[in-house]
Parts: sequence; C-alpha cells; structure tokens
Amino acid sequence: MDPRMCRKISSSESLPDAENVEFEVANMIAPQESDENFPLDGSPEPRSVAWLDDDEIDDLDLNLDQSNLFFHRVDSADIIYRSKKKKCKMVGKYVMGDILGEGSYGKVKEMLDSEMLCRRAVKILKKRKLRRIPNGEQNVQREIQLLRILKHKNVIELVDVLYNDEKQKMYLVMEFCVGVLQDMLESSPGKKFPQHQAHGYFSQLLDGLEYLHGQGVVHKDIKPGNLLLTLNQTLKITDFGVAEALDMFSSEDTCYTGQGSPAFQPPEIANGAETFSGFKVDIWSSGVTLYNMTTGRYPYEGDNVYRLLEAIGRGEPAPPPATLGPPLRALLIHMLRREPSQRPTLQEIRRHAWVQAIPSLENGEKMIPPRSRRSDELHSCTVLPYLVERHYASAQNYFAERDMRNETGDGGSRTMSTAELSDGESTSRRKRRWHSSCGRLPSCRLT
Ligand SMILES: Nc1ncnc2c1ncn2[C@@H]1O[C@H](COP(=O)(O)OP(=O)(O)OP(=O)(O)O)[C@@H](O)[C@H]1O
Repeated sequence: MDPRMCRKISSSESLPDAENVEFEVANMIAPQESDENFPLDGSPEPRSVAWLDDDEIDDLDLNLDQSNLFFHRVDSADIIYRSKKKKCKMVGKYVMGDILGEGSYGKVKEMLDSEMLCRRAVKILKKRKLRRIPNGEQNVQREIQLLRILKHKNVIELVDVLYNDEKQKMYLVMEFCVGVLQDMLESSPGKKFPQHQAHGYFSQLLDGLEYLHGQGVVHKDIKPGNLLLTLNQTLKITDFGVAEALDMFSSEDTCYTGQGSPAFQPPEIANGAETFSGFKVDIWSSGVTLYNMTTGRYPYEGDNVYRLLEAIGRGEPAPPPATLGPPLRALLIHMLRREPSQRPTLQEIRRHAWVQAIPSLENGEKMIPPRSRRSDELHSCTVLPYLVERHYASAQNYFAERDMRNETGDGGSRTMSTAELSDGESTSRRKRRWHSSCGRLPSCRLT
C-alpha cells in the first residue's frame, strides 16, 4: 500500500516538502550580490562554503523562491568531508539530541532533562509552517489542550510546553519512546507480528482507548503509525491532532468531521456522512490496525486515495485469511462491520475469545524487537555525544593546558593548581572522577 494512504488527509500533502528543500538549498545558499565567498565576477570557484547545521537551517525558515536559485558545479575532488560537529544546545533545562523522526507538523528530537536526568522527546513546531498546513494551528492547540488533561499509562504524556517567541517556535516535550509499531511492522518478515505479540499491543490499545472514551475523547486516527513503544514495551497512543473532545453534557458520541488516514477510515466517513458515532470510528480503525498487525495487509486496498475510499465505502473487505484461526477472524469481521451500530463495544471486544486467551508463540515465530529509525538496537541516548562535546572536550583542554604549564614551570598555574587541589585530590584522580561523571551522567536514570 502506498504509504500516503496511511497518513492523515489533513496533512500538507499538496505542499512541497519545504523542510527537505530548505536543507538542500541552505547548504548552497545562492548570493544575490557578489560576496567574498561567491564572487560574481567570473572567478572560478567559491573559496569556502558556510555549512549550516540542522537548527541553523531551521532558523532560516527560508521562503523559497525557486526562480532565484542557482547551483555551483563543484568537482568532487574539491569536496572536503568532515564529520559533523556535535554542538550542544539547550532549550530551557533540556539538552537537545538527534532527530527521532519527522511528521507533517515538524521534527521530533530526543532531549535529556538535565535536572531529572530523564530522556524525553520534543516535537518542534514552527508557527510559520503551521500556518501553511490546513487547520495546522487549531490542530496543535487542540492536541495540547487534550494532552494536558489526559493521564494514562497507554497515552503519551505531554511533559512540558516551551515557547521561543523570537524564533517563533513551540516545543512539545513528551515521554520518550524507542519505536513506532509502523516501523517495526515494516522491518518484520511479512510485515506482521506473531499473534502473541500483536495480542499484547492490542490489549494495551484497548486499555488506552477505554480510558480515552471514558474521558469523552475520540482519537479518530488510530493506526500503527500513531502507536509508540517505550523501552519496556509499554504502548502509547499518540498524535491527538485530529482527536475530538465530546460535549461533556451530551450522552452521545456524535462527531461531525473525520480527518484521519484514508486506509483506516470507516465506510461512514468514506461515504461522506455528515454525522457519525465517534467511538465506532475508533473501533473500526483499531480493527484495521489489528488486521494489519496480524496479516501484513489491509482489509481495503486501492491504487490511489479515491479508489481506496470508494472500496471502503462499498464495504466489501478482503476477508481475513483462514490462517489467522477462527477466533481472530471472527473478531476482525465483527470490528469491521459496515454498519457502525453492529460493531462491538470496547467491553464486548474485551470479552472476546481471542482477547481472553493469549495466543502462544508458534514454532519458528520470533518476537519483533522495538526498532528505532536509527537502527540502533541498544537505543542509546543520542544526547551523550553533545554533552561530551560541551563538557568533556573543554575539560580535556583544561587539563592538557594545565599539564603543559606545569611541565614548563609556569608559577601562575602552580598557584592555581594548589588552590584547586586543596582538598588533597591528585590531578589524575580528579581527571578520572571528571571523566567518569561525564560518562555516567546520561545513564544515571534514563527512563
Ligand atoms: N514521544 C516520542 N518518542 C520517540 N519518538 C517519537 C515520539 N513522538 C514522535 N516520535 C517520532 O517522530 C516521528 C514523527 O512524529 P509525529 O507525531 O510528529 O508525526 P507522525 O504522527 O509520524 O506524522 P503526522 O503528524 O504527519 O501524522 C514519529 O514517526 C516517531 O518516529
């Protein structure tokens, strides 16, 4: 299936991928007038190029005018390869790490809370970019409002919200997760999980959904791409951009807008119903998610979004394969009933035979490990190299300089070191202590 069918309809599909274009161009910023690096007087080669790091490129927020761009041809022999220098950046009390992923709203980076020594993920949103996305600002505001009140082990926690008015950026600090179910499925044989593993995730999804519905919240975009996993395999429902909080005083779950991902939309939305039951939308998309996790396929497929929605609207799904076994097949058929009122409630799903009995791991089946986009099986903290650059590099210089001064008999430095070492600690011991504290810092309590 084309991955675009698994993304939200409301995303900036028709807009150019500005973030990527900016990167390409910003590395080759074209001068409008002669400057010393890019003389326009016909002299042959640029003498140096200012390489910008990701954040500097982000901050430029270029409004690209393609007609003004031109490219310098550079001989590959003239290119000097340098490993990118890790520049330590802080946002409030958080130390920034590497990019974990990117959605249509912005980049998500790893962070370390320097007070709690706890790993976090931060979604970086730029006001200007949000304005270009249909309902972008409203969706983010809604997501923040909802996440502020939601507290459940299977719902992503919004830990902090920071603003940088000067850069017009917003930082949504969230719990850190090591992988997305979608990525794990893509890397697994047959793009599916063993039923044993799918059962664990599905049960947690039911727990999270039961909590959300109990709070009067309809998610409307349940799919493997919005289900994250923590290091200890706890599933977290994320991405509340199109979620809806129902009227507290209404006993109904009527919704009016559906903006979820096409492959996970129910027939009533595909057919353009003006009102529909919100809870039954989440039941349907959880059914598609379970179908996808256990078969590697989708109940409805189509060459393009229109064909796909047409097929969903007709309501003749590909029957779940017989290899799934009768209990799971029966559950999927029930959850994917065309008529919303005939779909089971969450309580009925919980009582279903397949949910009640944990399927065992079949012969030859292996559990699929959480997989981050970095393909780092150890899920090591990406903030560490930035901390080393900031603290360890300067400590190295400090000790190297002091040792050199000691060797050359510099009196000033001897006075300083006597004061410094007044606690009787030897230089090498101090060095070792510093070294070990640097190395230990990010692994003290990384949750
Ligand atoms: N809490 C988190 N911990 C770790 N990684 C995360 C976290 N949240 C998001 N990510 C990573 O960042 C990526 C982008 O997430 P984001 O929620 O912005 O967009 P998306 O849901 O993938 O796409 P879209 O917003 O377009 O639907 C995710 O696919 C995931 O790889």
